[in-house]
Amino acid sequence: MLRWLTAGESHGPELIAVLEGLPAGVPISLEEIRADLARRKLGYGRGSRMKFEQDELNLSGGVVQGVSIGGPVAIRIGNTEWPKWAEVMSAEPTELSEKSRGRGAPLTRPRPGHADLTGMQKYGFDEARPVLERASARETAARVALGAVARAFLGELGIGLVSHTVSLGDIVAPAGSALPRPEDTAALDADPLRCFDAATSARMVAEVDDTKKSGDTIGGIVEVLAYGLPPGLGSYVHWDRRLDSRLAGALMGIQAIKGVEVGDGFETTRRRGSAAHDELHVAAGQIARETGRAGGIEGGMTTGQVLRVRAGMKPIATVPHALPTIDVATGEEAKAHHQRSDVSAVPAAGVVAEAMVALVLADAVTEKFGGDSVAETKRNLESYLAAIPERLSTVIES
Ligand SMILES: Cc1cc2nc3c(=O)[nH]c(=O)nc-3n(C[C@H](O)[C@H](O)[C@H](O)COP(=O)(O)O)c2cc1C
Ligand SMILES: C=C(O[C@@H]1CC(C(=O)O)=C[C@@H](OP(=O)(O)O)[C@H]1O)C(=O)O
Repeated sequence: MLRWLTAGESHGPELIAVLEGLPAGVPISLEEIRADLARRKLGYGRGSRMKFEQDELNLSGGVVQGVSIGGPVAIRIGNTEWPKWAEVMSAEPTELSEKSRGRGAPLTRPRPGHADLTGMQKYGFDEARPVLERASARETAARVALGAVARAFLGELGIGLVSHTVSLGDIVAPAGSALPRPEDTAALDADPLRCFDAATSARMVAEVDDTKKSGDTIGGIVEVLAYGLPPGLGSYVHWDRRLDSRLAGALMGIQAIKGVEVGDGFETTRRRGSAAHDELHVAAGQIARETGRAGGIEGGMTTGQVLRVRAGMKPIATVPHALPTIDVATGEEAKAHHQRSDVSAVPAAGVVAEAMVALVLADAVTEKFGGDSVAETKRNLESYLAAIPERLSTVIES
């Protein structure tokens, strides 16, 4: 079993992440974690903070000489903005000096669509600062760092992941487009929208420009694919052991994600059964399928096909052309507070979704195959696959 936790605020000193249950012997490269953190900052439409935020990475537990040793992996990511916020966000009671008073002014005009108002009600605050500090998706940097570690573990077992943007607003990559593979990641990261179809990407860039010009924000859909998964991760025997349920929970747990689809998802509901499933054939003496409509999951378990899940992100709540709200200090109608924000963070959401899928898959792998060292996990995986009788053996799509 893998467990993970994150802590820290958007303008606090640092984010903290802990991953417990990772077997020993996984090669962990700080450079690779840094590269993933840099990928999360990418994307046309992100706000000014992504230009100067440094994501200062420290690995302070669980890894020695580039290899995991079986203990909890502890990660710290420094927030570049901290010096400016040190008084306002101080853990100790601190009198605000003149220079911090503006920054520390109470935020009493909650943004519709963000956690501001309900957070104030729930936690007993009379302004939104303590709410937005933790609700902010700054926290996703910590998850991406954990996801990089999970991906290194999966990589040792021949499992690879990739994510891409499939739509922005109503601009959608053509149906039936080629699916990217893990080795396409660098090319995807070089695209302003992390979209695999160049013509669609160009239209998305224009859409971001138009949205920005009109003082608005925009959402979209990202897709994560995983290759090389053995059949049988997850289970049908209980709702909370289903892999689709665990993936959906992890993806819905990303800030601003409002919908998740597995495989063809809602499109499947519009088909007849004869055109909705992935028929079984024999190819080269093994059971194979010609379609991947189910997204590589049946009965809450991986089938050995490519795993394909999608997450839909709503438009950013901090709309520059600020939305009507109430000033909770006066009870008067007002405009929501706005300093700066992303116009769209859909490409970044893809990188975060990839990290969450990596963590869920790594957890499912440790659950099924165990192992205190990655060599042991690998042996257990190989002996499981070898024990599947030939007449039941399926192709693993890697
Ligand atoms: C990568 C990423 C970046 C985000 N950037 C912003 C932003 O700049 N401004 C904003 O208002 N919301 C942003 N959000 C969304 C908010 O964090 C989210 O709407 C808020 O926490 C409320 O949660 P909910 O939308 O799930 O209800 C971002 C989300 C993600 C995943
Ligand atoms: C800091 C990040 O994203 C932030 C997520 C976010 C929100 O409300 O979710 C609001 C913005 O924060 P700020 O107002 O400080 O610029 C984003 O920049 C990040 O992704 O690293």
